[in-house]
Amino acid sequence: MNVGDRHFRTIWLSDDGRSVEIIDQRWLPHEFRIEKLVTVAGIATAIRDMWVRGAPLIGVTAAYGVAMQMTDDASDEALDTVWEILHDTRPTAINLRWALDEMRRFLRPLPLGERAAAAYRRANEIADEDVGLNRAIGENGLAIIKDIAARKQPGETVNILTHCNAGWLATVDYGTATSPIYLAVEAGIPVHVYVDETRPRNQGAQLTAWEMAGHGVPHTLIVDNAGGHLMQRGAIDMVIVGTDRTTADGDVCNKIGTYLKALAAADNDVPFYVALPSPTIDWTVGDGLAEIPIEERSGDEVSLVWGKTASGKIAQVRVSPEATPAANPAFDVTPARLVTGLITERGIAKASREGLKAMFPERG
Ligand SMILES: CSC[C@@H](O)[C@@H](O)C(=O)COP(=O)(O)O
Repeated sequence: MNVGDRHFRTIWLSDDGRSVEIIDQRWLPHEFRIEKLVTVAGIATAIRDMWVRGAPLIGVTAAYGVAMQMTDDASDEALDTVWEILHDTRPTAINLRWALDEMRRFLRPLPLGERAAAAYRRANEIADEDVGLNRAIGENGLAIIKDIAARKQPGETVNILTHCNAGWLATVDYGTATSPIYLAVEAGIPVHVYVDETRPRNQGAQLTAWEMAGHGVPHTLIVDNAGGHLMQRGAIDMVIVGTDRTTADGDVCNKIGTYLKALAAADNDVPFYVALPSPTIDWTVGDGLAEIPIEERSGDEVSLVWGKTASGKIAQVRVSPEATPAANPAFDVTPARLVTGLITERGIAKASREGLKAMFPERG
């Protein structure tokens, strides 16, 4: 998507053909910084410390990490080691394991001397494929927005609530949950987005709001607890969120707080949609609550908040007593029964084993 009048993806291969450049998301919305990652250790740090984040982007970044490793040592042992190092960075988003498995599957049969070049080719392809998947999700989700708009008075706004950042910053381009929104704006449908701030790391306030502002999408930032209130008053027409892992039974794991939004949506008959590319489906898991590992991040992310001071410095402030411990589960699981539909690249699937199997028969 554009930043100013220049098009950016969130990650791209450097001119040296070996390192990668990323938009360093730690500084947004205050500063737009690009960082060069030149080692596997650097890639691991960027994923773990969330310079890049969002399930699809984590996967693509890891794919480039495997490629980097292949230029140093293309042996089977090195391939297994880099798989482990990168897999250990974040536990919940399945796209990470998907991309690492895909790179290993692709590289294993190749002679050692061909692996580095082939790995960069495949990593580039995975990045390009992500853009195509997200564009298709956008088109399928656009049909839902059009449908809601058609049931309103001409010119009346479609109000959409979203949680966390499932925007272009969480992918290579377009985003998942935001892709239908961008296409709706392009199609001239009046939309307005309620952006959950998404404590503790504020991906909504810092990233989704920045995206919306950058693309002229009418939006309003709300605290995480406001969604239920707005739904009770009929102010929300639909919820669209992303996901870090959706099970074969249709349970949806996403940023902490998503489950509460789904409960409020169900209680108020607000359709609750989840946008996801197929690499986000974990076909090996059925019961999300029992089987998905939930990342526990540092309590400091709850106690200390980043922002910009009046003097323009980016700084952290403490919001709780020094002595108060904080817990920080980063994701939760929304049971399939609360999900209206899964917006995939192939169409809208029912959030159920049957629904997903019908959409992806080859996985059945
Ligand atoms: C298209 S991204 C979908 C999810 O990855 C997104 O909603 C999310 O939960 C991101 O979590 P994060 O911890 O910021 O990586």
